[in-house]
Amino acid sequence: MSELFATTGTIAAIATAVVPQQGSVGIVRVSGDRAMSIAETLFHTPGRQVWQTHRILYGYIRHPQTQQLVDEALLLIMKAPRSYTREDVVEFHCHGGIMAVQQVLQLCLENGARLAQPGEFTLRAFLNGRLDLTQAEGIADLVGAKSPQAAQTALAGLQGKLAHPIRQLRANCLDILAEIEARIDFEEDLPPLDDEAIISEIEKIAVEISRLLATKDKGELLRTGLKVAIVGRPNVGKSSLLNAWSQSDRAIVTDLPGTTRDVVESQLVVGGIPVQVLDTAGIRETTDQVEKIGVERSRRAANAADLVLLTIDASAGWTQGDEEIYEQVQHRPLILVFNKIDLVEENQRQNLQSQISNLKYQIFTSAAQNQGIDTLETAILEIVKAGKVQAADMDLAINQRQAAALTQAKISLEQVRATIEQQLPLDFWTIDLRGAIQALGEITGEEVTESVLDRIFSKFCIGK
Ligand SMILES: Nc1nc2c(c(=O)[nH]1)N(C=O)[C@@H](CNc1ccc(C(=O)N[C@@H](CCC(=O)O)C(=O)O)cc1)CN2
Ligand SMILES: Nc1nc2c(ncn2[C@@H]2O[C@H](COP(=O)(O)OP(=O)(O)OP(=O)(O)O)[C@@H](O)[C@H]2O)c(=O)[nH]1
Ligand SMILES: [Mg+2]
Repeated sequence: MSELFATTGTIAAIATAVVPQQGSVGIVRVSGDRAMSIAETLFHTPGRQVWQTHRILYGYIRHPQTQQLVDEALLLIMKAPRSYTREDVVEFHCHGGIMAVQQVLQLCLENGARLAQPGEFTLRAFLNGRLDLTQAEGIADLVGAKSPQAAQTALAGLQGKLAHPIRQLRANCLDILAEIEARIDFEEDLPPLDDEAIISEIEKIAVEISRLLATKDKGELLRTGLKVAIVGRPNVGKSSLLNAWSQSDRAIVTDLPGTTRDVVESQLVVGGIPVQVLDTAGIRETTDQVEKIGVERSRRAANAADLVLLTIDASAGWTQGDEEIYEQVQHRPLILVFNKIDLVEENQRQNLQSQISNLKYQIFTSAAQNQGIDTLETAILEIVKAGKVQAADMDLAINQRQAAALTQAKISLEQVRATIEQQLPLDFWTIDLRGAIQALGEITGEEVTESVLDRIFSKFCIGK
């Protein structure tokens, strides 16, 4: 293991959020050989209480030298191996805010623990066999989930719904390998290999791998979500649209063109997909210093977004200004949003839409009257589904790392098949088969390098 992940020693960290004023309870978690002795040094129970595993004790945390009171708290004891890390774990459940937990953490560090690295508790859970890598990744996804559906998918990973099929596929490959190797070692005593049967087994495995690979786009969409930028001329109602959509008054709305100067963000969920919506400054030629910078930021937001909502004032019709912005964003995934439709007669709407007849997604909204938001969401889902989410009807979804390894496994299996068909010696069959076994083992962590572990666990937050 690397320096970063020295697996010995007792580690401590604040396990709850450390945002000031947030959370009514704060937890300091300690794992390792010295966890119990640290608890005994710092924690004092009034009256007789039993220091037993999976018990909560009530008491006081005191400075061991001065006996100064630090907090009134609860202590949770989980003795090895019945804990998250499979080591001795104690948790101080303190009053929330940051002062109590920071002082208690400091006392733990002064009395035998060192500060945990990000993800180090979960790394220990992995190294001690409590979790495999897909489950550890599921935990990181769960903590970072921005929609209930994303959380559900993460939980599926945490429950081993991905680990299970991967292990099965690897076991199948190992069976085939054993058959081949037996023929290499004891050729004369065994009936000859059934090439056809082996090829068909390999094909079955490859089909299952493809099925798992098909969940990658859905996984990406759930994990990272979509970034949607609302752009358009000043005063067309971009900020009003953001407010109507997020049912808030997040962005300032006035009847003055040039109201929004900076990019305003709002986090929404559309059809289970986390969507970050960016309201931007109206794009126009301007000599105003501040507005100029805002307009530049709008352009950048449009280029960085997965999807652009080009908003048009329907009551003003398609103007030269709209045309110029359209030219800048037309290469991006795009929806035209004709806003202020409440100001337009029914029979005028067709004319609006026909201005850019080759664009499929053109919708009408009235941000002022809260109309058309559902049509907008339907269009967004259609666009991302058409391009991305396949009909993979499972609640599990793989990530990029897992997809890369599955793809490698599939390539290796295709090579095995080619080798068999070319009637090459048995030794050649096993080389590529071992490649597939290695790739599948990397997914769950049965075969894994230190750099992969570093990459996975350094993405966790401290205390996880
Ligand atoms: N206070 C607190 N809440 C928490 C956690 C925690 O560590 N502390 N968790 C962590 O992030 C999650 C819960 N996960 C956990 C998973 C396993 C064990 C555990 O002790 N498992 C033992 C004992 C099981 C048993 O008694 O049957 C084991 O599996 O051997 C604890 C928490 C979410 N909530
Ligand atoms: N009638 C009507 N008025 C609207 C609608 N949407 C916005 N408005 C009005 O249009 C004006 C401009 O709205 P904003 O949301 O500030 O427009 P914006 O596109 O964000 O403007 P900038 O930030 O200056 O680029 C305000 O007076 C809104 O009340 C709508 O759907 N119908
Ligand atoms: Mg605005």
